[in-house]
Amino acid sequence: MKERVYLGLGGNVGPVKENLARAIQLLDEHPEIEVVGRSKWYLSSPVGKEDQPWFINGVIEIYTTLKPEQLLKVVNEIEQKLGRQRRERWGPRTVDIDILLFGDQIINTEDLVIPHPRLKERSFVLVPLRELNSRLTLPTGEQVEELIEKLEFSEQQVLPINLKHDKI
Ligand SMILES: Nc1ncnc2c1ncn2[C@@H]1O[C@H](COP(=O)(O)OP(=O)(O)OP(=O)(O)O)[C@@H](O)[C@H]1O
Ligand SMILES: Nc1nc2c(c(=O)[nH]1)N=C(CO)CN2
Repeated sequence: MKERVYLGLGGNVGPVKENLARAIQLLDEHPEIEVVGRSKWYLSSPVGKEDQPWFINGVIEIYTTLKPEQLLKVVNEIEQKLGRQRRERWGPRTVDIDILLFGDQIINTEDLVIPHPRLKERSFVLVPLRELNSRLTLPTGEQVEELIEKLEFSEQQVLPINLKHDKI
């Protein structure tokens, strides 16, 4: 069965935009993955561990016939290929790819939690998700729009990158 999946992409080390673009290309080249939508890139203030550079984040929408665990393996392989080393939790990274939503599935295994466990508190994920689908509802019934409103007073900054003036 073909499922609609949202993936969160981010990075703050090295040539980030080139690496993120390459990650999308590698995903799209996979025979069981079709990239059908992508958000703008956003500059976002670091969450979790604040003494590190700002991130570039975005979300893509794919169709896939892979099972969730198979997709996780593909995603991890692409991260490795693009030079991600083991590093501290929430610290700097070359390319991070998170499985945010996998159709309407709710998964809670040791290796995989979907919806992504920190999705609801991360503006850098919710804002590009809303850009792709402003009426998006999580399998738990919460609307992305409402979740963004709840974060209104958080310190997180998420700024769309203007491609015309963009020197990043
Ligand atoms: N929905 C998910 N998407 C991606 N990885 C997940 C997911 N749920 C659980 N994981 C597990 O998380 C592990 C890696 O986490 P990772 O090192 O990317 O965490 P992190 O990027 O430091 O933090 P965060 O998960 O908050 O972005 C993966 O090997 C995978 O088994
Ligand atoms: N703004 C922002 N902050 C983060 C990010 C990220 O992608 N963007 N990823 C992290 C890894 O878990 C930790 N903090």
